[in-house]
Amino acid sequence: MLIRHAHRSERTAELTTWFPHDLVIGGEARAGADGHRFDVVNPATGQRIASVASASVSDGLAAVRAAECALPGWSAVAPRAKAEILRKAFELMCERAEDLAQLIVLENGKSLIDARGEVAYAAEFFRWYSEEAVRLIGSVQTSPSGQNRIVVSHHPIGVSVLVTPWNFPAAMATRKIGPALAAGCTVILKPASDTPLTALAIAEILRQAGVPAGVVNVIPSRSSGAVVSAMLDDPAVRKLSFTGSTEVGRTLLENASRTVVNCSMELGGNAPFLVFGDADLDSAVDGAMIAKMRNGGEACTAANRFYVHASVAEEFGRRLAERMRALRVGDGLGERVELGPLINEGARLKVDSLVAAARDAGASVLTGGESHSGVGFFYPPTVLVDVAPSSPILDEEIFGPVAPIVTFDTDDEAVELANRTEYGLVSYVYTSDLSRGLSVSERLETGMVGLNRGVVSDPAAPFGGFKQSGLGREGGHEGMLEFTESQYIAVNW
Ligand SMILES: O=CCCC(=O)O
Repeated sequence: MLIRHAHRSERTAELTTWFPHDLVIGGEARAGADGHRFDVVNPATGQRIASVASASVSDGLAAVRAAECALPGWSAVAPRAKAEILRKAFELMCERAEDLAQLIVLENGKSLIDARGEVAYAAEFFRWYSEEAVRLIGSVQTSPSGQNRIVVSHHPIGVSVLVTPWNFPAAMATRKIGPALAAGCTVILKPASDTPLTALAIAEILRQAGVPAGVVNVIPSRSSGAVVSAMLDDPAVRKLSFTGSTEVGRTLLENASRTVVNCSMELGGNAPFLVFGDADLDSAVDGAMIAKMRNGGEACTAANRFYVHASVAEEFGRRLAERMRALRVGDGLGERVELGPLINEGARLKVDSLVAAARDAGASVLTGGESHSGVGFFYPPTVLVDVAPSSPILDEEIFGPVAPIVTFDTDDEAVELANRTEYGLVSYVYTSDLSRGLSVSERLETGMVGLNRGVVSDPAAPFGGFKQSGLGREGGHEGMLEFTESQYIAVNW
């Protein structure tokens, strides 16, 4: 059921009031020590949709205490019992999928098509980690001297602080909560202040699924920096898992260094999308639309720079511009809308200034290129060609619906251009020669490669980057090991 004007406010209330709008600490909904609250706003209409409690430093520390108290009990729960709770959470998310998707659209602005995709992706993390919870497998080996055995086992790392972004308010939360709970850890989730409602809704689903009080604590806050920093200074906290910008990641790593907290960091990206002269152009354009436009371009995996062989660049640009021009832009809850607004005015100004700088340096616009004025933080789908190599749009994460195209002549040049960045999250490669595709992929300095494929995100795969795109991996078996410490016992056999 889409929200129509006549009953928009009733439907908004239905979507936003089945879970608390307060802090969730130790299984209780709390207003917060200093009573501060903040508004959550719909990016398409600018209207307030809810008011949420804002955690202070003392609330953050109370959440750490709650997680610390719950840790011995949760880590002792049998793997099968943990698995069943996570499985139940997956089922409840599936049952409420449409409500969750519309809630995401309300607070994030993305199209309902993207939001439905996100809910399915998010729920899969609970299913995957329900299956992993019973597979925390260690090892036994004979030492090289032959004199003893080396027995290795994995233990829950302990209280974990999870800091999540606004672009995937459900999936980035479940991608961290799923493996943490499967490994036996307790958590404090600090969702982005633009999108706290989805996190609170997921906490309610976890409660209904049987997660005991104190195992999952949620503290939305407008004082994120101070609250997270104080939690990291608390000796009970042993893990930080962060998804967000490289800039904020650097600050958190400095904070975490004070107590040597183990960190998993999923940071910024600047994904190159390489199209070789032998690529199937239909499939390259389909892949480009996904790699660029999934989540409206607001994804760390979004293709940021298109490097296209000179022999096919004109045709590729023409076809991509045609597809981008045809996208239906509007309120994410609108009928058949494919692209919603950006998250806020700051995001729109950033995209606008990157495009303006590229144009000033000589780029031509095939479609889009001008910011909409008026209500909602909309930016049109845009394709730029003849982008000068020095343009900031090729260095910075655009986080919006803009595709800058640059041409190349040789494979070596394509690889060199692709690797010319401090980031190393993901690359996309299109070629019909598998051997070329694999050898180019291996030369790309990124943690993930989409080879003839415009999406790499998969709960079963290790997601993460090289260079300044982060540390550690999320998803797959690796994602659960991030929430463990391994212990080795040298045994005289
Ligand atoms: O934006 C970061 C995460 C994107 C994804 O998991 O596909």
